[in-house]
Amino acid sequence: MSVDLLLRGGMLVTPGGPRRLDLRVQDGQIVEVGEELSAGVQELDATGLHVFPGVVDAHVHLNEPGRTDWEGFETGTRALAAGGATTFLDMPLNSSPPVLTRQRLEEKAALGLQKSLLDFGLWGGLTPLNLDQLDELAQAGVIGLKAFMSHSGLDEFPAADDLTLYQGMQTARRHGLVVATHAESNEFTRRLTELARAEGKTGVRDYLATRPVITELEAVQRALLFAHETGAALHLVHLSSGEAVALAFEGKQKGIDVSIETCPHYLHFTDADVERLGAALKCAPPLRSSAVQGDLWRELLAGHVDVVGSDHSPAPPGLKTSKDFFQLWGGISGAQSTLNVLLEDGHHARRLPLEVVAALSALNPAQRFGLTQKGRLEVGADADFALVNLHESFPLTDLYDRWAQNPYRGVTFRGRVQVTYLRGQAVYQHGQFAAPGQARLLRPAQKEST
Ligand SMILES: NC(=O)NC(NC(N)=O)C(=O)[O-]
Ligand SMILES: [Zn+2]
Ligand SMILES: [Zn+2]
Repeated sequence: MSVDLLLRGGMLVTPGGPRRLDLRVQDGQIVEVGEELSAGVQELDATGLHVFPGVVDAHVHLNEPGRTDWEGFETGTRALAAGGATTFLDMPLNSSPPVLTRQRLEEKAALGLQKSLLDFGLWGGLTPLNLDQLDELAQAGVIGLKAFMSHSGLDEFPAADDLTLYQGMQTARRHGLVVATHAESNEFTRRLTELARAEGKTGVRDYLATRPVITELEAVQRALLFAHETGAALHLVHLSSGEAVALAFEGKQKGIDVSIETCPHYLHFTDADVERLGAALKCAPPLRSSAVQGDLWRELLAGHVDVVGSDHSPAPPGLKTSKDFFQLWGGISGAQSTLNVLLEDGHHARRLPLEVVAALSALNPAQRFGLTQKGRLEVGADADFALVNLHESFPLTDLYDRWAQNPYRGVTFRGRVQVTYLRGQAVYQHGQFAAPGQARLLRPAQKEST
């Protein structure tokens, strides 16, 4: 138990902007925020540093149990903590069997409580296989329900056809749960892939051409329609194009309950980087041209994006090695670098205000998923924060995720995370980690069901 820790002299990143404020922590919670607070039993000098709310990463794949060799709670949460994260929401795949029932949820939760360094929530799957399990999953405390609108890559987690998605949204709505969609059209991606394979195509550009922006737009439009009709809350994960964000934002303005996520890789890398780096940057939806990336940045800077989640999804080298780009497993290792990308490419390069960095990485996801204790540096909230030296420039070389392959390796960023605190305890400090065993399982705060 932490007793009375005083964080002194830091620049707190508050919703109104950075302010020089001290912060007092008792028993893991923030109990006082103000100027020149009286001494604490322990003091932590944050002079010259920025204090960000701990990152709440709404989109990670830690794959435990079943594919822990791809990525697991131990290494995955080290990477997250080193990047300033204190909370994450884990996807129902690629753990195996995937989280489609209460039992699978409970098994994964038990493993996480044992091995995770950080607090976490668990997504449950929404597939044609488990429509009859959704009520139980909701009661068991899933953070939301996740559906794929195209093939997930795993037959054990089939894509949601239209009726499945529609009915899943009706159930989610009854429980006040958010439905997240991987929005790419199954029709488009499957047919374009079949055609490319029939012609013997194997290259990077060939793969990129099988998932053009229209495939994302079509699926986003359909997901918005279903959310509109059912009244369900929709979370569009990993939107890769400015056009898709604009379409979703239009829906939001019409009253659809939708939140919009993009990922650091769409903001930092382009299709040219996929040609340069290969397997490390294969993902779906794929990386886009610099023109499309420019549109995405414009949408983000206009305030149309709610959440930046890492979609951290590594795989072992054997699955990431092939001359045929189509054969490679998709997924990018990015658990550690969300804040780095938002600070370098957003704040330093494009004047994205620091409070917007904090909103995209912490406050907005916490609010969207009912994590009332998370995402803000205010009295009553959990004392989850990262101390960042905003102007320190460094090549990202000390990476803590499962595999060496990481597209951010060696990239120079400004804004180094020095320490990360979870509920008043240091979980990461200058390359050192606390022992796991303190993590909590988070459930969404109950909303009114109507
Ligand atoms: N099975 C996965 O890990 N999928 C993920 N992979 C990507 N994005 O390439 C995802 O979020 O769709
Ligand atoms: Zn996805
Ligand atoms: Zn994902």
